[in-house]
Amino acid sequence: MEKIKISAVSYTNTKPFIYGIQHTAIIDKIELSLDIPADCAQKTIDNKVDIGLIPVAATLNMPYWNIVADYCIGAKGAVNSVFIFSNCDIHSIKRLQLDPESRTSNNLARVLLKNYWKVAPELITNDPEYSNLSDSETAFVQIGDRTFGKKDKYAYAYDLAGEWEKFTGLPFVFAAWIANKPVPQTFVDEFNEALKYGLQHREALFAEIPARADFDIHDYLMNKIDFDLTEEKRKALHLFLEYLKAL
Ligand SMILES: C=C(O[C@@H]1C=C(C(=O)O)C=C[C@H]1O)C(=O)O
Repeated sequence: MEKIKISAVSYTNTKPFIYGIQHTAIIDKIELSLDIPADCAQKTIDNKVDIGLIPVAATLNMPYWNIVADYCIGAKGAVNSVFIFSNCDIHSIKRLQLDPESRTSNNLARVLLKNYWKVAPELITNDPEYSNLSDSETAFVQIGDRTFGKKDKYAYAYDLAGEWEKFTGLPFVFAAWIANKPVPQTFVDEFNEALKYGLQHREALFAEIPARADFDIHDYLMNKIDFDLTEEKRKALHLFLEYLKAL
């Protein structure tokens, strides 16, 4: 059988899934690449892979997409790795630099700015000065491991999953395992088992991840990232896509 090509996120948040894939027999049926989220999305859209752990916002650019797993990168309240970092209050921001590695969180920022905070700063894509806040009215979106330890370095750090929960009362889905073509159910079942195995063995995984003084990786992977794609998260996902379409 030809191997199923999969692109997964290269950040710490995905390590439990990778552990499960690498420690179960499914590894022999998969060709796995690890990419930044924007590239996971592009590879899945361009049919370079069959399944991607892709930012959910990218589904708006896909003629066919199908969620193939019961697990995701999500959060119930604060996630601790998706922020708007700023030196001023959100209502005073004039310019917002978007994160070139993100697709969902840039759009979550846009949804919240318009509908929750009701402000309209200029949005800047691919700013050469990205993440260097040289003036007090520019802020930036940032996701993933690059945010670790930064929360206390700025006057304001808005946790976007926390803000989404304040706005809607719902959890949030950042990325889901999405196929660009029908995938055999036997593979889907085995894939789900592999992901579950990884989640169940998070304690073993921690022995492989170097600890950091400025960030609690154990708390992050046990309590902040919420991996179950529940009915409530699916509801939140569809609500988010509706807000996105209306922007
Ligand atoms: C919680 C996170 O979720 C992510 C955010 C994504 C995005 O903004 O497009 C995509 C994949 C996830 O890795 C994170 O990266 O910190």
